[in-house]
Amino acid sequence: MVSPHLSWLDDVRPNPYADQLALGYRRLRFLRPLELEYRAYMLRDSAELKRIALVFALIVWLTFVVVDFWMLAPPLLYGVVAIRLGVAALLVVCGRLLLLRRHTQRAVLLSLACIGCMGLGAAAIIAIGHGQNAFFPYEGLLLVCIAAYFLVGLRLIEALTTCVVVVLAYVLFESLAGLPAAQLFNNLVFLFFGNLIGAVGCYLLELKSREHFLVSQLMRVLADQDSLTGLHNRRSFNRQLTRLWRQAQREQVELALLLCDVDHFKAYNDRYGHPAGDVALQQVGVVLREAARRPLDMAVRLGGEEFAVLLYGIGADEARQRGEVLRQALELLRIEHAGSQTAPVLTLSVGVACRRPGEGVAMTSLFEHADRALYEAKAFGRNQVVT
Ligand SMILES: Nc1nc2c(ncn2[C@@H]2O[C@H](COP(=O)(O)OP(=O)(O)OP(=O)(O)O)[C@@H](O)[C@H]2O)c(=O)[nH]1
Repeated sequence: MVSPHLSWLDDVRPNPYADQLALGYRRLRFLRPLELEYRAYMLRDSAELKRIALVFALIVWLTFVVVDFWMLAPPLLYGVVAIRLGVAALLVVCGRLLLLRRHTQRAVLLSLACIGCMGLGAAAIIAIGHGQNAFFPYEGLLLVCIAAYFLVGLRLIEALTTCVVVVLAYVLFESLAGLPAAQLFNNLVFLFFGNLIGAVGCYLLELKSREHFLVSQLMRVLADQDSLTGLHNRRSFNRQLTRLWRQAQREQVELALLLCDVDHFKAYNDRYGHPAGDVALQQVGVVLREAARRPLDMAVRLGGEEFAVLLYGIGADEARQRGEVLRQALELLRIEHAGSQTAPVLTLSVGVACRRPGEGVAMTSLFEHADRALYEAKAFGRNQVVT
């Protein structure tokens, strides 16, 4: 059941983001296509964070050399410093790869490699250190775990798996180095609760991150959508038109615009009521969506009973035919309109314009021409297509 504070989602469903918000995601997993989208979004979103975290981790990691020199003596000290420098070198290599954009897809793998190596390196250093100095701090291991949970933008499952591997490696190294069982147990209790706090914090963070993803994507969709018909709205149309105009100019193809206006719609509202008018507009929306099925086409509700279809890479003749198909499709729905002076059913007037973007052809001319053609379609008696 949807909780009361999420009941507003019913107004915008079906929509994959709203559906998932209503369904919940406490197990930190979305339905399949959305899960992949979230991971791709997180990769982009945390790329900068990962780079900053890596530099920070490198600085902290190298600062601990001071502790090594302070608490250990040769020859063990040399082994410890060698491990520290080896891990630092790996962090530098991963950092270089993370800076290259083409490795963005491998960012999670690179982060896991960095955190894993730091954890294993720290576990080995602590075990070696305890061989010489029983007070050598093991808490550094917890710092690595905290970095895994909070610093590099890993998902809980990734951070948790890494930390479990690191702690198990620590137990193995300390056992091999002969740390007394009581001291190892004592350290493990502290590491366990430290990791528990980290894991719970990471869970809550991921929960919030997922909520933020769903809400922000939903807002983006709603901002571009007409709430009655689900078609693109005018804002989305303006943005897309500018983008497609440039693309058509680059690819040297034509753009066609079909401006559509429902005939005598005021009379329809007056006769059948506003709610019935809304349903009729939704039916017009379905017809228009069918007309704009290719990826670069778009069906728009400009406002009121005014619609538009933008068709990419289509010439004047085909655009006119598509307008005619559209007009007939609405007529064939046979939505009764007894108040119309044009036909006994709801009809559409369509103005068509076609332009090849280029030198001396302004984008506004496409709209102006279609608007003039629509005006003529209305003036010539409605329910027709004019080019
Ligand atoms: N039901 C409903 N009606 C709307 C909506 N938006 C605009 N309208 C109505 O659409 C009607 C448009 O009327 P007009 O602009 O006079 O155009 P028309 O009656 O279709 O006449 P022609 O376009 O000249 O054929 C107005 O009555 C508006 O109230 C809406 O969202 N729902």
